Amino acid sequence: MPIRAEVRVSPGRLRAAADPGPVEDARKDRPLSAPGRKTHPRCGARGGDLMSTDPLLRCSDVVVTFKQKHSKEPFYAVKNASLDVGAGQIVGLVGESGSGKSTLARAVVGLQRVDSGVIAFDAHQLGNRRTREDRQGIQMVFQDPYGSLDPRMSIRATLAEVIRRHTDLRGKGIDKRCLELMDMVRLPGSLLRSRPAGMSGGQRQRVAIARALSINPRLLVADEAVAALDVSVQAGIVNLLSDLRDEAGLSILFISHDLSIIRTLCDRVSVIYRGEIVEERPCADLFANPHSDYTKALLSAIPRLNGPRSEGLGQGQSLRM
Ligand SMILES: Nc1ncnc2c1ncn2[C@@H]1O[C@H](COP(=O)(O)OP(=O)(O)OP(=O)(O)O)[C@@H](O)[C@H]1O
Repeated sequence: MPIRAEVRVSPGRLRAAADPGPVEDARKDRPLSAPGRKTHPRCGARGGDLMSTDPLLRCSDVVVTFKQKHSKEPFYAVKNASLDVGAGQIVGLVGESGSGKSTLARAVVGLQRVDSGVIAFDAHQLGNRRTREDRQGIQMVFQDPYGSLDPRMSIRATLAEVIRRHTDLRGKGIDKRCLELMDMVRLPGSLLRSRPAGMSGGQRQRVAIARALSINPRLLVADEAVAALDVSVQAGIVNLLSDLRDEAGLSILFISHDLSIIRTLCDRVSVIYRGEIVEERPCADLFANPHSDYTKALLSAIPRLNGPRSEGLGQGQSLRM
């Protein structure tokens, strides 16, 4: 019998997860390392196995700087950031706007040069210049499903282009793979003939996920992948990501400044502030008992469902809720 994600997120649940008041694990009904959990065919990982000691992704003391126009000093966008993602884990990276989330995410997938530190995938250190094999293991999904798909290409052509470039599949093999991918992201095969303009935002994001999955990555980096979608559509994508972890053993680094989604979806969470990881804990622990002052401020900025809105973070600091 196929093992399905047991947490079904409704839009209401996403909103409810935003309320830090009665602290409980929003994911408590999900068996993180149940013995019967499906084992991933390629990596052998069990979905969400928190006992894994050898992380799939390890970032150690990663530093990324940018030149500044008006200063000789570099700007440290990411400062000695360390973060692990275990096989089959979903790890959240949360922080306010400008805290360095996307820069670290881009460094992980090789789109951003790293000044120093180590990024290792499957115990293999990745350099600033990535091989094709390196790139295949980690794929990224971006915030904007409108901008990330070519409007001139049909969905089949979009998927086929990547499949052809990265695999030996041709002709009917590509057709079959396209249908498999549409099935994985819960879209009807008939949409393969459509172009992005004829699709909803949620459908487009599912296509972007299908494209990322088309070369069998083991780690998906989702950078604000649901931020542009409305709440009901967000819930569908959150459920899909959860299912992909459970069914395909996919590991996910989920970047967001939406704490309600992080709380609903993630096993662990890293909090980043001004380029530094200030706290890294199992998700339920962090929400129940935040350690760093910044995390406390972040959590207190969450609007409560039945109470007055907290004063939250200072001016210029924002969280999307
Ligand atoms: N190419 C660049 N050149 C110069 N500065 C940059 C560059 N990319 C990012 N930065 C700066 O690095 C800091 C971190 O940016 P980053 O996009 O990683 O933040 P973020 O946490 O992802 O923010 P948001 O949630 O708004 O996307 C910001 O101050 C940003 O202005």
